Amino acid sequence: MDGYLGVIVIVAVVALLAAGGLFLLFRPGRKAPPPVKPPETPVLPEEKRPAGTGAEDEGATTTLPPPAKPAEPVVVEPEVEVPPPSAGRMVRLRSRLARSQSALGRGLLELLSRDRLDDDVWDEIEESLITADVGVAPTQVMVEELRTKVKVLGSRTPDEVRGLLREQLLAQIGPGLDRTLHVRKHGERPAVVLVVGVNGTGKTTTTGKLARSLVGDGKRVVLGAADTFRAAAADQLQTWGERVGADTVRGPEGGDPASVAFDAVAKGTEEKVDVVIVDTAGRLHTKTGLMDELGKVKRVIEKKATVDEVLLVLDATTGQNGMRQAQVFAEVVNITGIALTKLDGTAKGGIVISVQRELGVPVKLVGLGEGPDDLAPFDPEVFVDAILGD
Ligand SMILES: Nc1nc2c(ncn2[C@@H]2O[C@H](COP(=O)(O)OP(=O)(O)OP(=O)(O)O)[C@@H](O)[C@H]2O)c(=O)[nH]1
Repeated sequence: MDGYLGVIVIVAVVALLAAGGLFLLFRPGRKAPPPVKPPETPVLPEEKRPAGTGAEDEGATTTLPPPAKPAEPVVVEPEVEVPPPSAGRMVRLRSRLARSQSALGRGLLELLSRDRLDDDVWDEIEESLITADVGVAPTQVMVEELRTKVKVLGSRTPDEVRGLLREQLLAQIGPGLDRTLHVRKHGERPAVVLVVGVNGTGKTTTTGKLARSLVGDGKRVVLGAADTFRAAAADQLQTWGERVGADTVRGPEGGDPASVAFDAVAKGTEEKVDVVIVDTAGRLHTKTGLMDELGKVKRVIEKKATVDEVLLVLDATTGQNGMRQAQVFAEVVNITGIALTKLDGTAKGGIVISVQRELGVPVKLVGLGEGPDDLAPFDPEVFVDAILGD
């Protein structure tokens, strides 16, 4: 009996404990367990974040790495050259002139130094000057002046003869002519240089060399390839420009040159460069055709800017033939200066005198070689000294 009682007591105690436990577990007001925290968004290091994962992406739960992009082709920028300034170039290139022109100087000095200066000698002097393309009228003026001065002098030392000839040559070249290249900006607007001339005279190379020389003088330049007749001319010009960091505006082959010129001036104005140089086509098909073409180019440019220089490129080696072509250009457009190319390749330096006389404008630039920096502002004294030697 005692055994039964013990079991009953144990069962009652266990039941009481179980009831107490259940009460504690489900009593009213018990706090809910804390919410399970979601795992934190993995933070990518800055350089690994895909583009656009900034503040606008906050709240995103995952950040996937960007899909691998195809590798961009590497564009190699051409190296930009720093050309030398234009000042003093003719002195540097003097030896080229001396090589091509000194025969003329030596011949004249020898003739003028003779003891007896009879008519035959004067005829020879005249012939030397005409052969050197000085032109008939300037030659006659020079010979007359020399005859008078020699008479006054009587006997002549070599220095005196040299002095006389130097004075006469310089007088014919015109040391006082304004040879400044007008490339000064007009406020915000660039200066505009129009380059005209027959193809083959070195027009495109001269345009490229001029751009280099202006960049060498610290100016910013835009080129206009308005010679749309010859696609190679535009390529050539662009290459010249790229070498010195000047942009080239070009149009479709056979396109309207005036439209290219207009776009070049518009770009130059927009980019506030100093000078826009426009290379034109020089087709001498008919005079009216040329006049229409160059006239239109000029008119169109003048809607946006002023044409400050019209440079005529003339090949010094073509003599009288080149001069006739030059005259046609002078008749259709108002030329302001001459760029005389290939002066290193001819003994006929007298063309400087005759071309100025025939066209009534000064030689402003001379080409003295094929090198990129072989275009120089023309300096009459250096020229005459190169002819006469030291
Ligand atoms: N020796 C020398 N060569 C020059 C000079 N100016 C240009 N040349 C060269 O003459 C060559 C022929 O030039 P051009 O046939 O006139 O060709 P371009 O320069 O494209 O001229 P365009 O046909 O008028 O556009 C080129 O190799 C030039 O380098 C110069 O002053 N001296």
